[in-house]
Amino acid sequence: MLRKKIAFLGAGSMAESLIRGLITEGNVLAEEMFVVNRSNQERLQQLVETYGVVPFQEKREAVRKADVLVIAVKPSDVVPLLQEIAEDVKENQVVVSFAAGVTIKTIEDQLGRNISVVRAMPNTSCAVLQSATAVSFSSGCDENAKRLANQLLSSVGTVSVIEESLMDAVTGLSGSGPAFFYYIVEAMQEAGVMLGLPEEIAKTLVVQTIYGAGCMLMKTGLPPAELRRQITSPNGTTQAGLEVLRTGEVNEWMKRAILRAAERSRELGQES
Ligand SMILES: NC(=O)C1=CN([C@@H]2O[C@H](COP(=O)(O)OP(=O)(O)OC[C@H]3O[C@@H](n4cnc5c(N)ncnc54)[C@H](O)[C@@H]3O)[C@@H](O)[C@H]2O)C=CC1
Ligand SMILES: O=C(O)[C@@H]1CCC=N1
Repeated sequence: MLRKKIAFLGAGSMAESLIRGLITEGNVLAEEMFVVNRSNQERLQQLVETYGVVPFQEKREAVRKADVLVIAVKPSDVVPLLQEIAEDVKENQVVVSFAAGVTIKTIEDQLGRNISVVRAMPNTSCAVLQSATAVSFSSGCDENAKRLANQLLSSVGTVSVIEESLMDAVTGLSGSGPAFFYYIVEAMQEAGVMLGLPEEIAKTLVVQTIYGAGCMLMKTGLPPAELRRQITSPNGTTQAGLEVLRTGEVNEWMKRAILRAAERSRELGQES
């Protein structure tokens, strides 16, 4: 049990994913998680009823009472938010920002003191303790702050420490990544229905297939190309399907999607 108070500044999808994961894992008490949103009281109430977290109308009060501040607002809302709370942030607190593109320097410039800042890029799989998270630390980040951020985030998935210059790449790859898989899953389910399968059966088959493929990658440690080869009988069904994917340059387009997402992360940082 961490016994640290965490203020979630911004109570959207990413905050909820982490809250759900932390509650499931049981290493942070619901009553030590504070939630703050801009205006939507219904949203706060929903989080209170679902998870038992504590709503705050006055965000500066939540900030003053917390050990860890999780910045979970949209990138363009980060600077205005920090301007509102800067006076209340203390040097013994840890600021963990999830905001895509927003640099440690931007955050430090707003806080104006030697605060421990952790820039993190998780994904929504936090909710099921399976996030692939990357973190970078500010130069002034002390060892306790690093340990605390690591304990918090590693309880909901893996944590890789990276140079901040790679954070936009991570954002495109594993921050946005689940959405790219979901997009493929949607297409596969639609194909199942087109082939006459009942929707529910198509869903079960596709979800178990992607889950099984993920487990194979994890548990065998084999490269994806080798796992693919094991399925591809000469002149069989898989080969026929893969030829269509190659003709459509799906490999190339997936790379382009990730490169564009990474570029967008950089743009969001410049716009913030
Ligand atoms: N959704 C995702 O999969 C991931 C999101 N992120 C990052 O996490 C951050 C949050 O993303 P989402 O949860 O998807 O956004 P969201 O739009 O679902 O939630 C943001 C929330 O912040 C609130 N907010 C805005 N300004 C505020 C303020 N001044 N004070 C208090 N609350 C305020 C809004 O009312 C909204 O509920 C973004 O910066 C995003 O780049 C990072 C990794 C993954
Ligand atoms: O789409 C976005 O901007 C955020 C960042 C990573 C995932 N979602």
